[in-house]
Order: sequence, then C-alpha cells, then structure tokens
Amino acid sequence: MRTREVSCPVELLDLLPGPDDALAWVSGGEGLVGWGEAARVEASGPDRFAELDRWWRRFASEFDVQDDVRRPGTGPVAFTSIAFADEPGRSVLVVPRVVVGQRDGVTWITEIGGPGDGAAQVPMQRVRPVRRPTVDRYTAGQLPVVGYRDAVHKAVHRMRTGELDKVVLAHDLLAVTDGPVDARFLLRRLADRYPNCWAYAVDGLVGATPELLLRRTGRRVSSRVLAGTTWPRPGVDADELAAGLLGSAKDREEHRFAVRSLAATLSPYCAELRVPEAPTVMRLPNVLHLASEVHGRLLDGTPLLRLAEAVHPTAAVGGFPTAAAVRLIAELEPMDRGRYTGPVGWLDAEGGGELGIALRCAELGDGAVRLFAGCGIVADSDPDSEVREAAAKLVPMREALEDGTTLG
Ligand SMILES: C=C(O[C@@H]1C=C(C(=O)O)C=C[C@H]1O)C(=O)O
Repeated sequence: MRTREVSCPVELLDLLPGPDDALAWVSGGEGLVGWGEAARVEASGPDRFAELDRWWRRFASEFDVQDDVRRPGTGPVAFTSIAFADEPGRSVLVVPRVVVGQRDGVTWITEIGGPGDGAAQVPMQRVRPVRRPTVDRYTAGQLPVVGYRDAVHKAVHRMRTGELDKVVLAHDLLAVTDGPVDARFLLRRLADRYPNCWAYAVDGLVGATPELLLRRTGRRVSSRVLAGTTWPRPGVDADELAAGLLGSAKDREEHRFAVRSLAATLSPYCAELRVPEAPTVMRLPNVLHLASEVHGRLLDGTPLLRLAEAVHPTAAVGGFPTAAAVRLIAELEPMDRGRYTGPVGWLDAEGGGELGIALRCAELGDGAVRLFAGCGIVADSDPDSEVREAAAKLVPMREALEDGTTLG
C-alpha cells in the first residue's frame, strides 16, 4: 500500500468514477474522496463504536505502508457512518481501494490492495456520466409533519414539568424520484452551495454538514458545536438575523446545553480543553447557527472512534441530560433515524481523522430518497416555529435534488 503525490487537473468530487461506491468528505475543495471497496464491516448495538474501532485497527495494522506524503489523510483510510441509536441501526465502515486527498495545494493518491499504475496524474479515464434525477413528488416518511408538530408540543410540556432540559426531535420526508439518485449529482451541488460545510457520502448517506463532532490530529482534538438556529425571512437582513440569534435567550440556552455536554464527555480524555465563553454565528444560505469551536489536547492516544463513542450523542442532536433525552426521543419520535445525526467521516491508521454529525442529508434508496431534519426543543420552544426551522434545514437537500427537475 502506497501513498504518493500526484497532479490533479479537476476537483476532487469530479474524480468519483461511479454512482454506487462514491465516498466523500470534502470542504472548500479540500478533503478526501474514495471509491472501490477493499473491505467493509458493519456493526450495530451499543458496542458498534468499539467493534468498528477494533476491526479497523487490526485491518490497518496489517498493511505494509509506504507513505511518501505524510499528512492527515495519507496512508490507510476508512470512511465510516454510524447509526444514531443503539437499536435499531446499521453502522458501516468502508475501506476504499483508491483514496485521493487534497490539502494545502498538495494532492495524493493511496491505492489499497494493489500497487496501482504509478501514473503521475490521478486516474480520470473511468469516470462515468452523472445522471440527473427528477423528483416526481414528496411524500410523508415514517413521521409526517403533523405528527412532528404534535411530538414537539408534547416535548415542550415535558420540558416545562422539569423532567429534562432539552431534547432534539426530528422528522423525515420522502422524495419519490424517477430512478436511483446518483450520489455525485447531490455532492456536486451541495459542495458548490455550502463550501464551508463538509459534503459527505458514505454507503448511500449523502449530505453537507456544518457540524464537526470531532477532529483528531495526533494529540490535538477539536469540535464545532452548533445549536440555536434561525433562518432567512423576507425583509430581515443577515446582520439583523445574526444579532437576533445572539440575543435570543432560548437559543443561547439550547447552545449552552450542547457545549456543556460535549465538554463534560470529552474533558476526561483531555489534558487541556478550551471552550469559548460565548458563541459566534455561523451563516449558511438556508440557516444561521450559534457556533462554538472547542479545542483540546488529549491525555493519551485514545482513537477517534472511541472518543466519538464517549461524546455521542451530544445535546446538539440528542438532548440534555443525555440518557433522559435518548429515552424521550424513542418515546416521542416514532421513526428510525438510521445514520442521520450519527457520526460520519474518515479515520486513519493512527486513530486520527474527522467525524462530522450527519445532518442535512438523505439516505438514497431505490426510487425514493429519505430526507431528515430536526430541532432542539426547550421549555420555551414554539411547535410551529420548530416545524418552520426543520423545513429550513431540509432546503439544502431539496435544492440539490430539485436541480434536475423542471418544476411547474
Ligand atoms: C438536528 C439538526 O440540527 C441540529 C440542531 C440545531 C438546532 O436545534 O438549533 C442546530 C444544528 C444541529 O446541531 C438537523 O439539521 O437536522
């Protein structure tokens, strides 16, 4: 197995040769793409993180590695996407045959399970045309919007009795399409419109997330916590929206729980952990979020997947306190989230890598695509407003899908 520097005449996403095995983690043109399958493993249940970690470390340790580039993302790499819940759920780890990475203007290729052809340029000749999908209609998923509104209403009541402080509830939406949707079609559009998010694809889960669960580089660890959201409306400019969000007691409270839960679960692994005193605003075309960048230094070499296990689910996608929130989700959200709101990203052989939270995504299926969106609920939440917020969070995927559809 060898990593070597290559020249690359196109963007990373344009290298993906086919629709079925596309793997990606790309932000602002940089990151990793992969294809082919050297190996795959699936896991489920409460031990899924530990099982995937054990399997990957054993698999990666058997390579005879020649790494000529030596940067984060070189050497053996696996892509992973992990179920939100202990039950049900299927988590997956895929080791691609070919990985191409780009960072700071340097491009490299890693060929696993074969010597590669040694060419000085990335392989382009096998790229098949990207099919444009058509959305025939949208239809309710496992939890229709009316049911979601009702669940939010019930959750608000439970927050007001003091049973817990915050819960994140979500719903799904099905887009019925004229045939299978090519992950590359969605990735291209998501990456163009959301360059400060991570456009990702792992085993049919495709999206563009603004939220970084954890990045581990050597002993350094970081996270971008998001919670507290507003969205553009006619007649309100972006600065006003941002000021309103920063000044919203309800959003600041939601955010505090998310930062607190991340810090409490990560700090036992850290010699040092820096948490900003106040959030900033992250602006996206469809929503604005309160954001905190957390940075730490690890005590030891705990691998990324085990750190992710410790912090998942943060209060950004679960709630606070965690155990009560997870129980309330199971009670009030009658749907299987699958890998939505679970960790998604890549891992290296040294226990490093990047894992985002799988948001703003869709699970690709035969003839239908399942979209997801959710919101943090606190005692002051208004069900109608949460329904609108969830709709705003569906926009990235709806726009990407509908780009191939002539509406009207
Ligand atoms: C759950 C989602 O987003 C999460 C919930 C947020 C909120 O409630 O303010 C903000 C960002 C994410 O942590 C989603 O996009 O589906």
